[in-house]
Amino acid sequence: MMHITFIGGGNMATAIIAGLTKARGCQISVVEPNADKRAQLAQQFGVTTQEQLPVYFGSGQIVVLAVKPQQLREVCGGLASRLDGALVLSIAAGVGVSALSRWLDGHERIVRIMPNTPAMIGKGVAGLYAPRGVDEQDRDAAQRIMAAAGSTVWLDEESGIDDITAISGSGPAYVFYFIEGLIDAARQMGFDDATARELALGTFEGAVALARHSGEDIATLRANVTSKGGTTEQAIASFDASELKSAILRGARACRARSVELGVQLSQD
Ligand SMILES: NC(=O)C1=CN([C@@H]2O[C@H](COP(=O)(O)OP(=O)(O)OC[C@H]3O[C@@H](n4cnc5c(N)ncnc54)[C@H](O)[C@@H]3O)[C@@H](O)[C@H]2O)C=CC1
Ligand SMILES: O=C(O)[C@@H]1CCC=N1
Repeated sequence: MMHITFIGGGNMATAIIAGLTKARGCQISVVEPNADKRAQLAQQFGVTTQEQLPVYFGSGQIVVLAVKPQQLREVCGGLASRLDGALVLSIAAGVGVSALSRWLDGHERIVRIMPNTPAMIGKGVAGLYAPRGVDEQDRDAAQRIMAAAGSTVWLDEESGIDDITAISGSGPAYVFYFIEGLIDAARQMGFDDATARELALGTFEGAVALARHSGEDIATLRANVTSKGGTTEQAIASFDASELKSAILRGARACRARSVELGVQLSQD
């Protein structure tokens, strides 16, 4: 039985808990100052909730740091004396193992995880990184927790967490942004809101499922829609004229840069 305590019961913790409650063999509690969120989590997932940190975490327990990066230092300060060697998993963007370890009074059983919100429905993608000193058993525990919520990728270098944040961590927002654009376009064509939403979501679902199912190169799938002298060609030419692909690359780079910057800013003494 894994005893897992989430510190922070916000959006991302909720998504991981939703995935985890479908897996067996976990006892989950959540430390969350907001009473409404505590009530919601208890009601939705049947987890134990607490307003304050428990007095003590034994070495058989797992603590997931799921507060905003800006709150981490204070939370670690309160946690340090209560950790009796428990495994700590941090899902926070930017903040590195060395800062976490320092804030936790030299604690070394730390794994960093960059999840994403589709974990909520078991379709998450998570990147994981553990420093060399973390043993197989702890890596396996982190792996099992995230595998309950989707797929996982282990990163050899800690900087890989910044990379994966820019792709899959923040990525769902990029996809929702494109969907919003397609819905707006559908509304402009005169479709009502519900139909516009259905057309956009159905198109995304169908396209992703087709890509998965066919295993074809994505460029080939796009070419299959794009008849010479036809309609799609005009849309793609317009996207190219707007340099949409390089805009996506610039966006991902800006995201990564912010992850690095957060780490530097927040770990300064
Ligand atoms: N939202 C996302 O898609 C992703 C978020 N993350 C990371 O997850 C972490 C949490 O992000 P979100 O869930 O989006 O934020 P959120 O604001 O929804 O959740 C943070 C929660 O922490 C609670 N909190 C504040 N102070 C606390 C304290 N002292 N002790 C316990 N709980 C406290 C807040 O009441 C709030 O419910 C961040 O570090 C973020 O970088 C990582 C990957 C994806
Ligand atoms: O926007 C953020 O800072 C968090 C980290 C990855 C996704 N959301």
